[in-house]
Amino acid sequence: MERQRPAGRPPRLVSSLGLGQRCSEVTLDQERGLLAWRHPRRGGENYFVPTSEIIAVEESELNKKQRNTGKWHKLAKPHSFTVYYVKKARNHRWWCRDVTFWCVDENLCNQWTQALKELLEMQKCRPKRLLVYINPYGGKRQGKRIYEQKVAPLFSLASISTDVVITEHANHAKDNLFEVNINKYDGVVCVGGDGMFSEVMHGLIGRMQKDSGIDQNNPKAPLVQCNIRIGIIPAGSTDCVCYSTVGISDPVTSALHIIIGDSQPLDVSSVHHNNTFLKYSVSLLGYGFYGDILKDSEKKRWMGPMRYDYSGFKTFLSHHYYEGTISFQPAKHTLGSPRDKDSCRTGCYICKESEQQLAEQQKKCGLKNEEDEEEWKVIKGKFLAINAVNMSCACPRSPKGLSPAAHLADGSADLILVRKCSRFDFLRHLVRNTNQDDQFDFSFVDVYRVKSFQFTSKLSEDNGSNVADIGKKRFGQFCRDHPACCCNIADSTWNCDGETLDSSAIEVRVHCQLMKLFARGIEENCKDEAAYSHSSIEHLL
Ligand SMILES: Nc1ncnc2c1ncn2[C@@H]1O[C@H](COP(=O)(O)OP(=O)(O)OP(=O)(O)O)[C@@H](O)[C@H]1O
Repeated sequence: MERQRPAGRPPRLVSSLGLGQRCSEVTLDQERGLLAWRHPRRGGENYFVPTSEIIAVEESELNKKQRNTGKWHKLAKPHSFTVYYVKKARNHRWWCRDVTFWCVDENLCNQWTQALKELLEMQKCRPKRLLVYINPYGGKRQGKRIYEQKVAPLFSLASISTDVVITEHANHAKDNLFEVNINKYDGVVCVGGDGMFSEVMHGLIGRMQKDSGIDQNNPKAPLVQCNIRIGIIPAGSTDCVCYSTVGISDPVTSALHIIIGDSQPLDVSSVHHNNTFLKYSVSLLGYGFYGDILKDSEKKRWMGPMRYDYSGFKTFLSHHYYEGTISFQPAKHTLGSPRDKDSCRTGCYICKESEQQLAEQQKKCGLKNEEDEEEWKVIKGKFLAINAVNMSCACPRSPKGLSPAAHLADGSADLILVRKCSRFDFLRHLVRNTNQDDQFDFSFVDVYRVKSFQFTSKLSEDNGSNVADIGKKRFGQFCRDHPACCCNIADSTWNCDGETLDSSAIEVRVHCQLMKLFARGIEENCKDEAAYSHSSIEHLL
């Protein structure tokens, strides 16, 4: 974040200002970008706020009560200003808090507001104009209310102007993004769930490729990075992308990340079939278990968010496995591994290093197109689930996610293969996705970090033949003779970030840091922050 000192301004502003009915020493260290004060009550507790986390500064009116009490009432009319700032609470939740300082000297008051406003002006990463899409039917149909009551007032406080589109049908936002004058905006915000985010992402990435003349149907085309950031205001039944990139699904927290102009690059996987573009994915590509849940739950949309529990239970009981071949290229450029104990956190060095490594590798390979000649591993088998995740896929039910050590921006996906096993063992694996135990520590689970992969089901391998006939011929008799057999003569469906894909044979490639979000990844826990705050303030005062 840019933090240059305004020309001619002192590096430190230290004044004794009124806070409530008492006096507090307030310091603005412009070089370090830190506002600090000591609370006159609460045991003289120190407060500090990085100027990058100040939302707004306003000249303010003191209320009568404040003016008529304490020693200040004897003095001339006091002048005051209010600072709105980010207050970090537990579990990655952010609040907007404010503090009002006052003094009798009008010049001093002006000096403070001017200095703070100039510092805010210099935060060039902050958006000034946003395009907002609201899905009024997402989740519990609260998108519009959430935006109007919780988000719009914060945007207006931060002087952000908005153009708001309330979507009228599916793909409204996506189609609109191909038409609007996108250069007018510093970012696009979607209010809804993962489906709505996916729609906006497809619109933006698609628009970028179209404007640059890139053919999305070519699976090997180097895609153009999308520099317009997307902000997610969670208001859906599943808000996994928001949870995995911010650490919480909370509209106010997300709005504050947008206002202060956070930026988090994100890997995106492109999915193709026979040189035809199908979809992009940023979270989960799941075949077998998660594909079957989605397919079943789509028929029960009337049940609302509960449909996922119902279909999950039903799919678990059906215990279907699918035969197929998966081939993949290991991601050798990244330093991490899916079995690492450390997770991807704000400013992750593995993501930074991996991006550099990948860029160097691509430079070296250059036009030789050596990527194709790189090693491919091939695995044939019977799978209950094949999951490829570009991020941890954490959510409130699975706080560490399907792959806890997956990185947001290292140019790789974690490929998790759950082979045929008993129902009981599969249940043990699923339960470990929700607790602290290692979900990969089973003989029937393999996990690989990959940069591309392909999958063909046993049925679709038999090209040109009638798939249903082959299925019947190959498995029908056996299944009739053995009713307990759970092999499925039909294909499963791919679940691509909550949407079904039309083809089971797919080709997937990870594009490193193809897009950016208004987020900063998940921060280290608050205990560490508190310690940091304390030492910083001691140093400063
Ligand atoms: N006005 C609209 N009417 C109908 N569908 C819409 C509308 N606007 C957006 N959509 C579609 O609704 C889908 C689901 O939206 P969203 O992700 O916001 O809600 P959700 O309840 O979390 O979704 P899901 O039901 O997939 O879990 C998106 O794929 C989006 O394309």
